[in-house]
Amino acid sequence: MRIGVLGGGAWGTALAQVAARGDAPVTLWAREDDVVASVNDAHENRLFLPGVPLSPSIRATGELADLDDAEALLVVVPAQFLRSVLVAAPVAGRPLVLCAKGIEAGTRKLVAEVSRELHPDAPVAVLSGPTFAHEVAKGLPTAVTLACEDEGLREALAERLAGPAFRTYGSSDVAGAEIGGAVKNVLAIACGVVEGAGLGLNARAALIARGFAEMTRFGVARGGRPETLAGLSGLGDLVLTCSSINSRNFSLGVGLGQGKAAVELLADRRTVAEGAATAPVLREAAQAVGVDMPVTAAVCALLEGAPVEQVVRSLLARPLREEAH
Ligand SMILES: NC(=O)C1=CN([C@@H]2O[C@H](COP(=O)(O)OP(=O)(O)OC[C@H]3O[C@@H](n4cnc5c(N)ncnc54)[C@H](O)[C@@H]3O)[C@@H](O)[C@H]2O)C=CC1
Ligand SMILES: O=C(CO)COP(=O)(O)O
Repeated sequence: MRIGVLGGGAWGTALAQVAARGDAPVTLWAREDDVVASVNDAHENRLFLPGVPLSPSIRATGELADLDDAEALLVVVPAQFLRSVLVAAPVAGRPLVLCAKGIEAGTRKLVAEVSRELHPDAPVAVLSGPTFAHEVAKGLPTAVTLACEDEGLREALAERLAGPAFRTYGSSDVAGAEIGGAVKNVLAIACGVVEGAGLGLNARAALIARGFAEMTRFGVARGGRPETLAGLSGLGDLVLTCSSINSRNFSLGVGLGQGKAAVELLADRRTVAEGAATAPVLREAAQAVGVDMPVTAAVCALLEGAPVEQVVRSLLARPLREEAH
């Protein structure tokens, strides 16, 4: 199956590398001319994934039309730009493997919902899990959830993308797989705040567990299955990003925890911290389905400029409740 990749950031580049195993030809569409030149000339993405040698069978392009011969497209543009890129891309009923982790502002749509709206004839899959791009691109062991309702396509994609150090676990739960990835980015910001403000490891463990509870409540309300949320794309990714400064979302949280302003931290940032855009949309989406998400609300307050001490105090002062709720 010939693979095309939409999006030449760190993750799109790492996935192009996965798909190019055995020198399989892969076309990588990137928005930046510098990325196209550096991938084609130096076999490296110096802008977004510096220092990792890439397979020469990856050909980068700035022309969406060059993806026309792909049999499946990996869609790896950040969630807030997904719509504009998918409108312009030559999809023509080809399977779309959605790899961004976020919820669209304004519409509150999950990435698969945006994709189905724009291209109702293109089958949808979601690839998600604990996957720092630089580790995947270097061939370090990684496992992901590959969710697709069509069993035949799911197996074909899982086989095509799997490799000796890249395990793909199939699932039919598309909504569950994408919700885990979108929500964990917001929770990773919260864990970064705990680190930046020096609140300790007990607080971080509590946030991971209570954050997972709210991820599950929201995920189930939006049609996901609890076992998917407890798997690689939910809990697995939550644990990864809540425990490493390599996470852009976690590192944004560290800055907030140190008392820096979100606008300052987000200005001049070339790389994406999806959780900052997702947090307010997630708060609205949770309200719309009547789900309580206190950690998400706290992250929104911090992004809006509320002082850390005040946000932590109000989080801890909420009425006591049963853990199972
Ligand atoms: N980097 C990672 O380790 C992983 C990232 N992801 C997800 O993959 C998605 C892409 O992230 P990365 O590749 O890390 O991005 P990145 O931070 O490496 O690069 C930024 C990307 O945003 C694109 N971009 C910026 N402005 C744009 C615009 N106006 N229109 C279209 N594209 C624009 C850039 O072209 C570039 O591809 C995100 O949803 C992220 O959550 C998922 C798993 C791992
Ligand atoms: O999604 C990721 C790892 O699975 C990457 O996390 P960050 O976007 O926070 O760096």
